[in-house]
Amino acid sequence: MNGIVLEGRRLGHSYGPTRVLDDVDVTIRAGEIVAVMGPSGSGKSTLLHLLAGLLKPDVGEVWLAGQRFDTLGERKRSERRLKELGFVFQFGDLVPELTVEENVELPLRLLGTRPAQARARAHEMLDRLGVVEHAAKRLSEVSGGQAQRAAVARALVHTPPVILADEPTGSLDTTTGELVLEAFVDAARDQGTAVVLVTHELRVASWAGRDILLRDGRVVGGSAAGDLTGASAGSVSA
Ligand SMILES: Nc1ncnc2c1ncn2[C@@H]1O[C@H](COP(=O)(O)OP(=O)(O)OP(=O)(O)O)[C@@H](O)[C@H]1O
Repeated sequence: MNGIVLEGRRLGHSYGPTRVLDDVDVTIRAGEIVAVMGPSGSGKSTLLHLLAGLLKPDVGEVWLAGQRFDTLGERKRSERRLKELGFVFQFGDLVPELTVEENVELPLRLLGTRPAQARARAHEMLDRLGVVEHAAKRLSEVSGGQAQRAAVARALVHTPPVILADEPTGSLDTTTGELVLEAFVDAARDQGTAVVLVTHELRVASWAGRDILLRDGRVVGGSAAGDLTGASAGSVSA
């Protein structure tokens, strides 16, 4: 349960001449929730995109489930991304032409789940996140916060071993934000899902077992490792 599922080793990345990440090491284990914190522009989203295989590091390596990930070709990387990762990105990558439920069931359909089963599972997740009554609406007909919860439902629907979430509660009030955080905690505890969560908010980070603090593209601190599958589970939901 507590093996390493995702690792960034000595990661470095530049946009043009500007170095935005430098010598960053991260190790993510099954069943833990890790908050990535730091000032605006410190490289949090870039780190998440590197770990997701959506950006290639200029320097360093990404390992997913014990296998090198960043050097795979686009097709292999997409396949592994679909099966092994769930995403919630800041600038939602849901498909606007599809309904909420079609968006949420998409990973399952791509993985070959039968339509009725995929729909039932999508509704289960939408219900958990308090948006099932909007399931049949097009994405363009729901609010930003409702779309964000649909994105969280889609990230969790196929129970991937790792979730990468960039400000997943950014458009939500405290109560709906807690529905999202509770869904992550449940996935970590019940399925051993690892959740890497970028956030500005201490209140949100307090749900994580530990945090990684970035400043100017470097890791400058972080709390001691914790994990939500063990004795610490009760203390993080306070
Ligand atoms: N596509 C890009 N091209 C050029 N520069 C970029 C690009 N994306 C990000 N940057 C720059 O890289 C730096 C790190 O950006 P990043 O989005 O990773 O920071 P962040 O910590 O997630 O910020 P925020 O909290 O504001 O979302 C910033 O200075 C940003 O302006």
